Amino acid sequence: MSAQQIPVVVLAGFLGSGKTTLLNHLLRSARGTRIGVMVNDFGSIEIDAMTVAGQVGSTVSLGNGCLCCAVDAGELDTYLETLTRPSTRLDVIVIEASGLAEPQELVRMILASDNDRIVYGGLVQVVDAAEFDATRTRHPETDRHLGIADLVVVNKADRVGDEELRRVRSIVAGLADRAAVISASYGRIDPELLFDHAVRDLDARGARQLSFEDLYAEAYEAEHHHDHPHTAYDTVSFTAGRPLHPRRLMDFLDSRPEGLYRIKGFVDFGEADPANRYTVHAVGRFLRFYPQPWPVGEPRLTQLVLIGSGTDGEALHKALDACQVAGAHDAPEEHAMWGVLRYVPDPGQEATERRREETWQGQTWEEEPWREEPWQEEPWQEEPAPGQGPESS
Ligand SMILES: Nc1nc2c(ncn2[C@@H]2O[C@H](COP(=O)(O)OP(=O)(O)OP(=O)(O)O)[C@@H](O)[C@H]2O)c(=O)[nH]1
Repeated sequence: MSAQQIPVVVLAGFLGSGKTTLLNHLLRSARGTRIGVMVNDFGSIEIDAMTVAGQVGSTVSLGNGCLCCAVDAGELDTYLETLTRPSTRLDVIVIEASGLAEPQELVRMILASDNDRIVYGGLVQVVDAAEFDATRTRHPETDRHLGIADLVVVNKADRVGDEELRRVRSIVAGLADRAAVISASYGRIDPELLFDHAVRDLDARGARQLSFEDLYAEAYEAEHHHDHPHTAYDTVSFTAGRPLHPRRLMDFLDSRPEGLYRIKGFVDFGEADPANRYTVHAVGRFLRFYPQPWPVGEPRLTQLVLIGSGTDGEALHKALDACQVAGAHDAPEEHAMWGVLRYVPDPGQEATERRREETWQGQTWEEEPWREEPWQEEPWQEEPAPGQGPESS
């Protein structure tokens, strides 16, 4: 690889496995490495692009839909062209694939790129340790994706016990062929694993990048686009200019249909908490809200993307519409936020888990002035309702 070539790493993994979290970790701990990012969202509101920390201006969002379908190789080259201009001085480019993308399509497109300033840097597959069995059952293609990975991150280690983590890791190691398998919480992996020596070290140990034979063998699949996992999914994008009523939104979330697998976005609760914008993440039964002060100048909107299978988009829209506050007469009652606050993670607990993970990985940790966790400086945070944990059921 020539000194000028920029490795392009593909970051893939099923919906909600923690790709954006890992990407944010990489960006925050880059320490001098200049990382270019492409985010490929699924849903017309580009939530992932909006949640990638501090990258406005250097993020190229690929817009609606799955990259492998929505963007052909020519278009990918255009984006790569932008990111590889000498003025950007990037050391590495990471493409976060939509949770529903076929990773080998992306890899193929990178390998076929005309851009001689880039070199394929490997496929990182993120796995949700807590949802591993359920994901494999619903999506048998998971096994195939693991088989072509260069590095597998078994994420959300904090959500499973040691024994379960060992079990998942051992299954993953069996499926992942020669890839390195590591576990992590909140995607906190050593960035060295992905950039520079790490990619080369993995190669030396035999970790695999797709060969042209692999690509040829997969050509058949490429012609059968209907096999892509996202074809079985419906995406609903919802935007509301009026605030959402916290109690009605919680009723909606508590009774969300089985097939509604993923919800992500931002919620405006208006007068119920005028200071904060709530990032919401639901993955299966898992639900979290992360309040943060509204960015200056940001329009007060609720923007959600809902991804599910067999869900009724119109009904979801209607149900969310009904969550909007109708006017002054409909103002949320005094304790209306309690239901939401049950799902705001306990800052102490999450911070401890993250630190434990970093110690375990032998990493040192320094507080950085720009590192603002969502829960900092929140005067509104009251005691959680008695006996209520943050886990949804
Ligand atoms: N407990 C726990 N939660 C995590 C961890 N990593 C990520 N999460 C949470 O899982 C949810 C989904 O994380 P994301 O990083 O948005 O997942 P993603 O793979 O980018 O999701 P999609 O964009 O839908 O494919 C968020 O609420 C994260 O805070 C982890 O290691 N442990």
